[in-house]
Amino acid sequence: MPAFAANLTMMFNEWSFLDRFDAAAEAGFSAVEYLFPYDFKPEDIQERLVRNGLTQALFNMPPGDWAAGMRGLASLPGRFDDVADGVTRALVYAEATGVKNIHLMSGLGDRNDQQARLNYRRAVEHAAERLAERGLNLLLEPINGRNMPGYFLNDFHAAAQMIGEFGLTNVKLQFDIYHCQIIHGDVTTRLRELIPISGHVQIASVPSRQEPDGEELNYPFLFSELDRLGYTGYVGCEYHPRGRTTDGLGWFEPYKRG
Ligand SMILES: O=C(O)C(=O)[C@H](O)CO
Ligand SMILES: [Mg+2]
Repeated sequence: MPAFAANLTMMFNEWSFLDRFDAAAEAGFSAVEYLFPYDFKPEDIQERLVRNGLTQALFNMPPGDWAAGMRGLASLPGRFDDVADGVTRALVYAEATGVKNIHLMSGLGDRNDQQARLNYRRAVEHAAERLAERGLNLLLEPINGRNMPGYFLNDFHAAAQMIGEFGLTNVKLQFDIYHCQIIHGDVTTRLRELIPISGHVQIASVPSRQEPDGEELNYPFLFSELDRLGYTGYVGCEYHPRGRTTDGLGWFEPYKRG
């Protein structure tokens, strides 16, 4: 049975950010993830994790100016020093939270542009080396172009090929099933191919990106498939609740912490 992490950027928005940790634990989650911790003090996040016996499953490196439309810096020209600073900042939060997986967003750009590919490779290699010193994984996530137009890493095959070329044991795929269904479809076959190189899985219904309890994908089947494939990482619930978060947790009943 998969272990689920509540995504506190999207779920439990009825509470302030720090109170979402308490609400997620109360709802039966044993782990949490979110996009960015950087507006909060590391020790305050640590206190919420400890108080609630929660595992921190994942967060992202600083993405640049999100409000201005930046979606990561790794493939961008002239931003290597900012990527390196972001790694330093993320590691402070890794120390406080005990997280084992950190996602490096690629940024917007053309994956066929040679210079962008070189920038990306340099950023990934730098981040991966520094995370490896602490026993952490660096995750790379393909994101669909409808939600994030112009995103550099917008294809699962390309991501898998790059991960193979980088040849770094702590660089892994972040397999967001929602994005995979939108980009490629044939999710089960892709899970069978790519779970061996995946460090984290995320879920949402398609197309609404709401609770994983209907629409295009049969999640109970996919959860069993993850078990059959021997996946032991977390499954991040990266969805927008239709209404109140707790009202939409019927799908989670069989999986919640007792
Ligand atoms: O959008 C997603 O699916 C993510 O997981 C990223 O972390 C941020 O956009
Ligand atoms: Mg995702």
